[in-house]
Amino acid sequence: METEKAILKTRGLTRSFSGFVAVNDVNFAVKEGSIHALIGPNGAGKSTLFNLLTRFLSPSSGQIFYDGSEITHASPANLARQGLVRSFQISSVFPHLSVLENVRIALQSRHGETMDFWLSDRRLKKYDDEVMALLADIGLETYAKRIAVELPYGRKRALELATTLAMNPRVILLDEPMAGMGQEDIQRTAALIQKVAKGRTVLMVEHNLSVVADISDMITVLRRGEIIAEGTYDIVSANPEVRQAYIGGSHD
Ligand SMILES: Nc1ncnc2c1ncn2[C@@H]1O[C@H](COP(=O)(O)OP(=O)(O)OP(=O)(O)O)[C@@H](O)[C@H]1O
Repeated sequence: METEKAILKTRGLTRSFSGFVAVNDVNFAVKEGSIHALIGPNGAGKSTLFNLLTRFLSPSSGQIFYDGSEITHASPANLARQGLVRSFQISSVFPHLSVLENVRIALQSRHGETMDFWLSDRRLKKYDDEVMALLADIGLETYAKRIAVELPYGRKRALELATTLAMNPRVILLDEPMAGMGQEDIQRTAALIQKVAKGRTVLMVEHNLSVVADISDMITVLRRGEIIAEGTYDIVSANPEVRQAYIGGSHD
C-alpha cells in the first residue's frame, strides 16, 4: 500500500428494503493505493453495499466520504468525473463498434466531446495514439479493429476495463470481475487488475477466493449486512466466524 489515507469511507451506512436490513451500520474504509476485496456468502449485502458506494442506491441512513468529502448524495456521473469509477456499469461498451472506437468514445467523454463523435473523423484521430497506448497496456492492441461483440468473453471484460481506464479513475470499483470466466481468463484478469491498480485504488466484490487471496491487500467480510472480519487473507481466513459463515452459508 502506498499510503495510509482512506480514499473511500463509510460511517454508519445502512440500507433497508421494506424493513429488511440488507446493509447494517457499516463503517469501513478503503486505503488509497490498495486492492480491497469485499467478500461474504450469498445475500451478505455485498452488492447492496457496492451499489451504495457507487451511488446506484441511496442509503437509508449513514454517510459516505470520498477523498475527504461527503458524497452520500452525489450522482454516479458526478462521482465518475471525480475519479470514482464503477467498471462494467458506467463505462458501457457499444457492441457494434470496434475496440478502438469504444475506447476512443470513453476518452472523448472524459474530454466532454461525447455527442459529436461522428462529425469529424479527422479530429477523432488525435485520440488514437492515446487509445492504442491504453490498449497496449491492457493487452488488447491486436484486437483494436475487432468489433466488440465478436470478442471472446475475457477480452470483452478487458475492453470494459479499458473504457474505465480511459476515464482516468483514481478509484476503480469492480463488480465480480471474474464472473463467468474460465481459468485462463481468470489468471489474465487478475494480473490485469494488479497492473491497473498501480497508482490507483481498486475495490472489488469477488466470489473467487483464490483470486482474492492472491491479489488483495485488504479484505472485508460481510455477513447478514454486517462486517464480521477485516484484514489480510491470512487473518480473515483464520477467523472462526468467517469459516462458519462460509461453511454455513451458500457461497458459490
Ligand atoms: N432491491 C431489493 N429489494 C429487496 N431486497 C433486496 C434488494 N436488494 C437486495 N435485497 C436483499 O438484501 C440482501 C443482500 O443482498 P445482496 O444482493 O446485497 O447480497 P450479496 O452479498 O451481493 O449476495 P450475492 O453474493 O448472492 O450477490 C438479500 O437478502 C437480498 O434479498
